[in-house]
Amino acid sequence: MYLHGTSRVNEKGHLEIGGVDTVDLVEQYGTPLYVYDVALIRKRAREFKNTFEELGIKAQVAYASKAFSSIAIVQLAHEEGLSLDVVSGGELYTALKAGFPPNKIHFHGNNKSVEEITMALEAKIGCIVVDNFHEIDLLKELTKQLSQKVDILLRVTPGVEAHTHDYITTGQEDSKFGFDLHNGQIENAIELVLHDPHIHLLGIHCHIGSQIFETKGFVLATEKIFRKIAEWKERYSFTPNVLNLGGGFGIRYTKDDDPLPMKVYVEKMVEVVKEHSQQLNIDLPEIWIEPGRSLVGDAGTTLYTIGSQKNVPDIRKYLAIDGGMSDNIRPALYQAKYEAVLANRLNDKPNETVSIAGKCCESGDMLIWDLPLPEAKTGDILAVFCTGAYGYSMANNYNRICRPAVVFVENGEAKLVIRRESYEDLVHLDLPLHTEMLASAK
Ligand SMILES: Cc1ncc(COP(=O)(O)O)c(C=O)c1O
Ligand SMILES: N[C@@H](CCCC[NH3+])C(=O)O
Repeated sequence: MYLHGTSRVNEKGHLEIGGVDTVDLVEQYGTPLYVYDVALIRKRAREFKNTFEELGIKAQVAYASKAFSSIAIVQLAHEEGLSLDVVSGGELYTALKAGFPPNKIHFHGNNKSVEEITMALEAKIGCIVVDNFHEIDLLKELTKQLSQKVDILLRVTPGVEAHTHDYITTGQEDSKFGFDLHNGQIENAIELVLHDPHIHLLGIHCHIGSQIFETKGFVLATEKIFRKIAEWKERYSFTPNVLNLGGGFGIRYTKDDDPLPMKVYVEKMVEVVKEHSQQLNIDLPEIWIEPGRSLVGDAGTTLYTIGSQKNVPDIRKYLAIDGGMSDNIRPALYQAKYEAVLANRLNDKPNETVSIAGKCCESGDMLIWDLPLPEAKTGDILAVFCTGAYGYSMANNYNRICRPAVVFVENGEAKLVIRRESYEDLVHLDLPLHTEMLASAK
């Protein structure tokens, strides 16, 4: 059993996180329940920030809030001195509502709408990461209309294949994101913005993918960008003040994952950027990164209650939980793997292999295949580890299942930060066809 962060087995043989017994959490808040180990998020944030500081590098570490966006996590990111990456009006709204300083917000997205860009400009956010020519047109028009200046980064796709699942690589040439680095697109984009009175080209952005376990891809992408910077220096007298190398640092989900310490990515990035800046004799750009998964992924645990069981003799035993692809779609979408334990019986040794089924009406709603567990009973609590990134944030209401509650735990205290969705919440957007037929269902 791999216990990490503040997780431990307590004297009752229960899983404890942040000094709080998960069995007590289930009693108080029910299941499915997302539990975040706040101390672990702080630790991860500090690892990134301190590494840059120790190396004496001007940097921004922006939490990619797509991994898990809520008012509480945004406030925690602020407490830890992080910047924030948002990717939609909704994430921006959440950040502003949470009181996050607008000047530390970076706005991403490959199809930002007029409303979203206007919202960002009006809030005076720190920087817009411009993805495409349509966005440049919109930005020129809107900044002029509002007589406002804005800092931007231009996002490039460097033609680097990150070794990860196809759906989560973004840096390769055939990608919907960013300006191609090699076919003239990025130069066209630079020419369009460089002398615009309202747009200030702060630098270049690049994100090669997610759940990456090597530094190679980052190094390659950075080298390719610097080859271009050499050209841009001659051609436009432009060199970036900021180089944003994105997120994507891999974490351990199961024993098959062997991630590098986060420090190693940062050190390698700094080394390569320093080396190339010196070669070109240019000022060292500020290095920005935007980790999502590596800040919150392993800090999240989902607690479920085991319900029905089905034995297919000589083939498989299914244990069904009270959630599934509605609260964690990653196994269905990416064949993502997780480890799990019985949170109320941690001292019992696994003596059978079971498969964990969700409750959605889909055969593909399987959370974990072939999991070693002690023989489980209805009512036992299953704790699935490392669900903190892209779990709750991709939760949905398929089959009209209510989204779980989320609690933060730290120093023996639990705080509810997202309440459980209710049936009333589920219908609150619905408008009836026949008002007179409406029942007063509870
Ligand atoms: C542009 C951008 N930045 C940052 C991230 C965060 O990635 P991760 O959660 O893998 O660190 C993503 C997601 O892949 C992204 O698309
Ligand atoms: N949602 C993906 C990562 C996408 C990253 C966003 N660009 C995952 O769960 O792994």
